[in-house]
Amino acid sequence: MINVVCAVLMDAEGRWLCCQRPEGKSLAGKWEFPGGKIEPGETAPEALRREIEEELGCLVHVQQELSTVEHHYEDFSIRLTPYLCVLEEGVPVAREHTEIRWVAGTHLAALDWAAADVPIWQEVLARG
Ligand SMILES: Nc1nc2c([nH]c(=O)n2[C@H]2C[C@H](O)[C@@H](COP(=O)(O)OP(=O)(O)OP(=O)(O)O)O2)c(=O)[nH]1
Repeated sequence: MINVVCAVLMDAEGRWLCCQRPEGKSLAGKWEFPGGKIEPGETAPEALRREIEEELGCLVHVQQELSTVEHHYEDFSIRLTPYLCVLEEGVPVAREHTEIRWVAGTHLAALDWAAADVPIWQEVLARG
């Protein structure tokens, strides 16, 4: 089981930041919420701030924890904990993703998501 954290970020227009995984990595081409694995000695929020700075070149405040998802892919299992975040400094740029996109809630379902992320955007939509 790998422990992964991800950021749920909204812009001023109420759209959500969605990121497409690059070729050559697991789940290539799938959409995800940005984040990554928690390293030894890090808290979950510390890991998330670090990953967002590395991947997107900006700083976030990590706010509310949402529901953790456990998902079993064919070749690995993941425990994925999402956090609502707000931008603190800078704007996200795609340093490691194929594409990043701000997506209205009504269009989230149309993306080809990593399976573990589906309950996350569903919870985000249900919260209204
Ligand atoms: N960052 C992130 N990873 C996710 C999400 N959903 C999901 O299934 N994953 C998977 C993809 C990766 O296998 C793993 C996180 O790995 P990572 O993003 O830290 O690192 P990575 O791409 O370098 O990992 P890898 O392909 O080498 O396994 O969790 C998500 O929303 N965000």
